[in-house]
Amino acid sequence: MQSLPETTWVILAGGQARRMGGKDKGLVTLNNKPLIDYVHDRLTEQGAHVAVNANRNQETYAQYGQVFSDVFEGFPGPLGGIHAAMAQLDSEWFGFVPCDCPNLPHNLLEKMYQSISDDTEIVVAHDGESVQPVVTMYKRSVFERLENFLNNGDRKIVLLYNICKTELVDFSDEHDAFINLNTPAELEKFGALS
Ligand SMILES: Nc1nc2c(ncn2[C@@H]2O[C@H](COP(=O)(O)OP(=O)(O)OP(=O)(O)O)[C@@H](O)[C@H]2O)c(=O)[nH]1
Repeated sequence: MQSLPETTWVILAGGQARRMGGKDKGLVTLNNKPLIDYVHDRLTEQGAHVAVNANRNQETYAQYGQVFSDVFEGFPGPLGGIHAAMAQLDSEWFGFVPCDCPNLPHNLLEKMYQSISDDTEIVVAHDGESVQPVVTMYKRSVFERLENFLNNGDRKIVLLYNICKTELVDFSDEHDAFINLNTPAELEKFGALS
């Protein structure tokens, strides 16, 4: 890639957080700070332009960037937020991170951007054991295939990699960076350690 791609980084906060008792996970506090603050800080320290995908509490989320909700109905999972961004925001590339992942790599953007070549359409982090499908970048050109994919009832993100030119980015040296907090117990344990 010759120059940095024009990218909007979206914090995905649109889920139902059933394992967190249905609370709005981005606004749940970790050591007295909303979870989304950790993610927002980690992105902005790397120079990211940030937007937020949320389906409730939009006024509260507005302090972190432009807020937009899903347009695909019925809570289709994280792909709903990815689809919503591409449907509503004007950007050549989109980056996505979940709101419940407070320890993201300090060099996330640099490493993701470095892996982009001319024909790349999706970039996805790999922690050495598995792909992290919600720590990812999508090129605008993927939108139509993504919409067809959702319309066909497909929800498994990794299947999208078969139809889009996808690069995996190796973060195996930063395995703990992708810890995500889904339950009150996980939140409490992580809070006590950090
Ligand atoms: N826009 C949007 N984002 C979603 C949806 N479901 C999950 N996400 C986001 O995708 C990421 C991973 O979500 P999960 O932790 O698997 O789901 P969750 O709804 O947050 O939590 P659970 O209900 O406990 O599974 C989080 O950043 C969620 O906010 C959805 O239907 N729409």
